[in-house]
Amino acid sequence: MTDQAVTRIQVGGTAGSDPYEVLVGRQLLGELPGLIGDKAQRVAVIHPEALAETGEGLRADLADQGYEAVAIQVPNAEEAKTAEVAAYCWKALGQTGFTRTDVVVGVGGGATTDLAGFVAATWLRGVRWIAVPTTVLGMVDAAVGGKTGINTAEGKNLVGAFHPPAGVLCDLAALDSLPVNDYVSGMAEIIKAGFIADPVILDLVEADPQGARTPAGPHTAELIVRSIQVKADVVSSDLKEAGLREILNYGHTLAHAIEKNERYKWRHGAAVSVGMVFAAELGRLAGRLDDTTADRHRTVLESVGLPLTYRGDQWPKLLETMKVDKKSRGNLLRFIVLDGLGKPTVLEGPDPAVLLAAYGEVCA
Ligand SMILES: NC(=O)c1ccc[n+]([C@@H]2O[C@H](COP(=O)([O-])OP(=O)(O)OC[C@H]3O[C@@H](n4cnc5c(N)ncnc54)[C@H](O)[C@@H]3O)[C@@H](O)[C@H]2O)c1
Ligand SMILES: O=C(O)C(=O)C[C@@H](O)[C@H](O)[C@H](O)COP(=O)(O)O
Ligand SMILES: [Zn+2]
Repeated sequence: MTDQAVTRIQVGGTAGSDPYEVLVGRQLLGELPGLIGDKAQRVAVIHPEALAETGEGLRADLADQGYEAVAIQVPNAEEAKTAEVAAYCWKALGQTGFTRTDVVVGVGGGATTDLAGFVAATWLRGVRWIAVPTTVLGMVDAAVGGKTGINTAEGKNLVGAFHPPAGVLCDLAALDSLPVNDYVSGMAEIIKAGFIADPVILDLVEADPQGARTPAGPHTAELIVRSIQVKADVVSSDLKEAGLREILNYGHTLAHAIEKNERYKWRHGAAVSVGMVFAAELGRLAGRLDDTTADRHRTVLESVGLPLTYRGDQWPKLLETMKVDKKSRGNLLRFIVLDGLGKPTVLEGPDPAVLLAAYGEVCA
């Protein structure tokens, strides 16, 4: 992709949701006023501490263009996904006199866009919002598809709303300042997209695992665009997770339990990496997944530096947390597993002994 090239991926437009575009390229902020539209008078730019300059710069640009623009700074990472921080944002919107025609812009990683989208979903029962993801994970997953939310003491993303953005601007230049561990965390969701739907992604990562750890890698733009396309295809046909969308949760049942257990100090992608190895083992033990594909999880995830194991003594606590996973139905635990490469399916109510055996395969 040249600096001028912009890839546009359409999302939604079916199943009753408004269509929107995800743009991938460079210097995309000129697109923002068009997305904000001419009905808005006020714009709130929600950004994390790490992007204080970016957030303030954006606010100043929007003010120059005639909007009453406010910047709302929130904590970095998961510390922003709390009821207290959401309430702080609501207060700022209230004090700005934010109305139903005004617009929220979320600039940052997945934690920031999850929060910003949630604030937009709940303010006056829903105002327009635009996502400007600045991490790999935000671009390929969090900013696309309209799942917004915050955590509670009981678990990850337990409060939220489906509220799709009006547009998503993925400026690849933002990735240059991203710490390597946050960059690699996003690779877990890219690899997830490879296993559930687009194996070319896995081939590209395997062809140059070191390159896959950096924005300067030879396949960066293609990996990002392919992963967004996977997500766009799924959420366009099942926005509210009535069925198909559950495949995007591959590896997440255990991952969210690990994140909670670690008080959200583990990166989401690191937990998803362990969660996918667990899901692969579950698929193998359930007689669904072939050895080659199951083993490939470990090799490809490890090749980019993602973890494969977790603490062996934590199973009872993790199992308890997994019971409130959003895929659970009553007392029935449900997992996404693979029937083969690119063939995700649901495994309902696995035998507890099989679950424990699968966990045994990811114990440190
Ligand atoms: N809504 C969804 O569909 C969805 C999908 C996947 C993940 N998520 C959520 O996304 C979150 C993880 O997102 P993430 O991996 O982007 O992490 P993050 O948002 O926590 O960002 C990681 C860190 O990088 C900082 N940062 C962001 N952009 C930067 C940049 N360009 N340069 C320097 N620092 C930067 C952040 O302030 C933070 O400290 C989790 O809460 C996860 O649950 C949501
Ligand atoms: O978009 C989805 O659907 C996903 O499941 C994508 C996941 O990568 C993401 O982490 C999502 O936030 C998890 O959602 P949850 O419903 O399990 O909280
Ligand atoms: Zn995820």
